[in-house]
Amino acid sequence: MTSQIHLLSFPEHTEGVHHALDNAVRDPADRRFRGSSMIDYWQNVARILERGKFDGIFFADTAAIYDRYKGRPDESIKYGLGWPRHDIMPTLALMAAATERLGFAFTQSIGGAFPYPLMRLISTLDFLSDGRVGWNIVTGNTRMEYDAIGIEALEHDSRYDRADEFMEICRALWDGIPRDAILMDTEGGIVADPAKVGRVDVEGRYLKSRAVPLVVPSPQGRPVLFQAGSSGRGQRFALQNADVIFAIQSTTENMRRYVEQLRAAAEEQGRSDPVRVIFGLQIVLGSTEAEARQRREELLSRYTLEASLARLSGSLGIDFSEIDLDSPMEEWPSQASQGLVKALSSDMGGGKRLTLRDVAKTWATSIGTPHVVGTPEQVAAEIETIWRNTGCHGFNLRPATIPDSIEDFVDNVIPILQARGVFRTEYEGPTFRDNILGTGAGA
Ligand SMILES: Cc1cc2nc3c(=O)[nH]c(=O)nc-3n(C[C@H](O)[C@H](O)[C@H](O)COP(=O)(O)O)c2cc1C
Repeated sequence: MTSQIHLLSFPEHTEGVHHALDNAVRDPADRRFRGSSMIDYWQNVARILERGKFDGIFFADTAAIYDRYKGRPDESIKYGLGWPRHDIMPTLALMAAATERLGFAFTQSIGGAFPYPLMRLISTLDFLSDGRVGWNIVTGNTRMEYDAIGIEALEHDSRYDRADEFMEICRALWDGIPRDAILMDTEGGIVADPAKVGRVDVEGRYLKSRAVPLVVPSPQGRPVLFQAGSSGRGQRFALQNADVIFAIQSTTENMRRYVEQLRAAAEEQGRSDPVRVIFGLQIVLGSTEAEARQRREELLSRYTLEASLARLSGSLGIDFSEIDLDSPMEEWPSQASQGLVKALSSDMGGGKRLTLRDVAKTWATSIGTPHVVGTPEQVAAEIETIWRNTGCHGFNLRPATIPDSIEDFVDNVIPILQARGVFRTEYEGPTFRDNILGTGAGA
């Protein structure tokens, strides 16, 4: 556990019936899909988060539509289940232009991608933002993602084998231009020393690259790396590559066990870097506890069973239209996310085993993250308690509605966390790495 809690905000950049909360289509104040007014909308969100000294903002992503439910995309289109979903990168650049310290973590699948062009894009964004980018590496778990680009999907573990090769090429690209290679000698007209610029030469089973890196590294050298794979193979990959591991666990006890298990695995694997885990939490605030509970009930009343099942089917790669809703959630085999299936089918506390119907509701209302509901004092106290009891690095906080829930948290919960001495009052440094890893000069 670090001496400070690290916080990311976790909104969606889709209409977002990811769950009943954060549902843009029902919220007239939401402008996520209102053309160019989106720019001002997201820049405002970024400024609010920076005012609250958040480490950063985090965006999940899936690079194609969900079509598992009933074997068709219709429900995803009808309810806006991660559809439409624009590429977040241009929006991130606009948010970076409106801020100076906030970090930007985003998900980019490597499923159908090649390292050289993808790294060119991500590293350019990192360079332009002076080192404020984080990349959540996902290996691509929806079949549609592969159908859309016309290639065969690899099976679960092979995707991680390919990902190992992908990362080897990325590292060679990031390390290929050391700082002292850039000369910028104005008198001699010399830009860089070719002897110091590395060459990439990787020939793997799945990927090859022979190249010279094109993008000068940002002040943080390489983006902060996130990973969320939680199967055995996924964890091994995460421990080899990620600076920060993102996980969803339903109870404090499950979170504690998860961190403990991951630390043991890290030791076995010989990882020297600390294991930093951030857990998803769903926040619902009110000025009294009763008001917060009522707000939660109001938000939950938006829940639609069919929408949730369709989204869950897409995320887990299982067609839930064919399964009895009152059967207990089991560890059904999943090519998409074994880790998530395991988390959702595990004990939710008190020895309770959830049915598929229960899981659909849990998913709709929080994607399996615990709800933290109450006054700012109660929410701050609970966040601190979870942090202390689990040994986690911090949290990825889901807002209920955007931007008002984010602003409410920044104005009312952050000052309490700061007064308790568990959250920064100033950024530790200029880069995302400085802040989220706590390696900045002010740390
Ligand atoms: C908390 C969490 C968040 C995830 N977010 C995404 C995401 O935004 N996009 C995506 O394609 N996959 C996402 N995944 C899927 C994982 O990256 C991974 O591909 C999937 O879980 C399969 O690996 P596993 O069986 O090792 O868990 C997420 C998984 C977890 C546990």
